[in-house]
Amino acid sequence: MGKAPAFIVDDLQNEYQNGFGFKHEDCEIAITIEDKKYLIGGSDDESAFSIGVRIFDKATGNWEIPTVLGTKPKPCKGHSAVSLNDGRILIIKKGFAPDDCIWFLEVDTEYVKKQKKGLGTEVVAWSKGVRGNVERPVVISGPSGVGKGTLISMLMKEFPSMFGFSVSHTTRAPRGMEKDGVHYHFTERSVMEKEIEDGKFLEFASVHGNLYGTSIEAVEVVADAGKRCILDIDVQGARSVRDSTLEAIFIFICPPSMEELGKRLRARGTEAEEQILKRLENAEAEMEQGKSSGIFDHICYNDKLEDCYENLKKLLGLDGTAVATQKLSPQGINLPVDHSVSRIDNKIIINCGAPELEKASKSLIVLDVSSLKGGAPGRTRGLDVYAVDSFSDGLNGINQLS
Ligand SMILES: Nc1nc2c(ncn2[C@@H]2O[C@H](COP(=O)(O)OP(=O)(O)O)[C@@H](O)[C@H]2O)c(=O)[nH]1
Ligand SMILES: Nc1ncnc2c1ncn2[C@@H]1O[C@H](COP(=O)(O)OP(=O)(O)O)[C@@H](O)[C@H]1O
Repeated sequence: MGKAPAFIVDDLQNEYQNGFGFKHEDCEIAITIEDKKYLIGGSDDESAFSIGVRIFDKATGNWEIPTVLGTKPKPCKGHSAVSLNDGRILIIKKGFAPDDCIWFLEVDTEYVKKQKKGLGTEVVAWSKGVRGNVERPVVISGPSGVGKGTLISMLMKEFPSMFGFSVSHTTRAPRGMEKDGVHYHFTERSVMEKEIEDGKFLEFASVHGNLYGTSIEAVEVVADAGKRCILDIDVQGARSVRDSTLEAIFIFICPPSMEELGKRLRARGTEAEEQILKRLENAEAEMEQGKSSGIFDHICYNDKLEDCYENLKKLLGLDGTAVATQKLSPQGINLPVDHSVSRIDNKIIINCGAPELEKASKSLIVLDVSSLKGGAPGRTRGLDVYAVDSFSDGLNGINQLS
């Protein structure tokens, strides 16, 4: 149980209708979900408000200061909040950049439930809302030397604007041609362990004696650029991603034989014999896991490189339709500083006009949250945003709750 926060307890008596909260600059917002009241807001200094979170448990009468996960929104001068009835609270920041005004505070999603169980504390998690969708990321696993890197390079070369590579962190030393920030983020173990502890990684694993991991940011920057993300990770990492909110397609690459795998590793000439033997030893277990764990959607044999590449392209829907399936880069959301918020089912109605302008056309922005994807600890995608003419679209009967 946390300490009671310093704010006017009277606020708690105010019921906000239908899970809505909207207040002006010097107040926190209270959102009630079942027997919990989430107080969102709070002042850090005079010019801006950090968006802190406190929870009042009505059943026990106790205050909780939750563990806050995910990347927090920057302080702002006020915000509106709407409960989405799915364990998420939508937060609309006022007076902020178009691409940084929609956030989700997850209070009871699957991810948050899992974290609560693991940490044994009350947990909430932030996730930034992003307009539009990107294609499912592609996870590629397989034993060292099977040809993952070669196949990924071929894809990136043939479809440079379609795919982006998730640059992992690793504690292993760079090989001759490898560049920091391009092939890997080469990192000190202590630094990486601290970042893992801070929740910055989607997954991590110890592989061949080194630490490897995919940061949440590594995947999200690729998606932000409107590209389909490719992850080259080991089987343990693939399992963690399977359990995460990232809806990926999982492909396991097999060698034609263990002898051939050894030949490829030795011909690559990047590892000392001791490392090669370790990789071959680990390959046995990886092959077993890859084939029988149920993690992978597809298994590809990399015997003849060209055949395997063609097969991979087919699995990814790239057999001649590549240009047609390319998606536009998701755009930011242009919301004005002054607005009020209401809701009809899965549509959040943002009234952008001053009262005297309310009759003007295009004064409403609709935020459609019916197809949200992803979420904490990464971004929440799938937001659809459009302006409507409040009269011609028959929305003039909206009940303004805030
Ligand atoms: N779990 C996890 N595995 C990774 C990550 N990055 C690379 N790996 C895996 O680590 C293993 C070793 O990679 P690397 O040192 O580049 O050697 P290579 O596979 O022989 O090219 C491979 O199985 C990679 O798929 C990561 O971010 N997470
Ligand atoms: N189908 C293949 N036949 C022969 N050699 C291959 C094939 N695929 C990849 N290679 C070679 O095998 C070596 C290991 O490939 P690489 O892509 O680095 O594997 P991984 O990333 O899985 O460790 C490289 O020298 C590469 O050129």
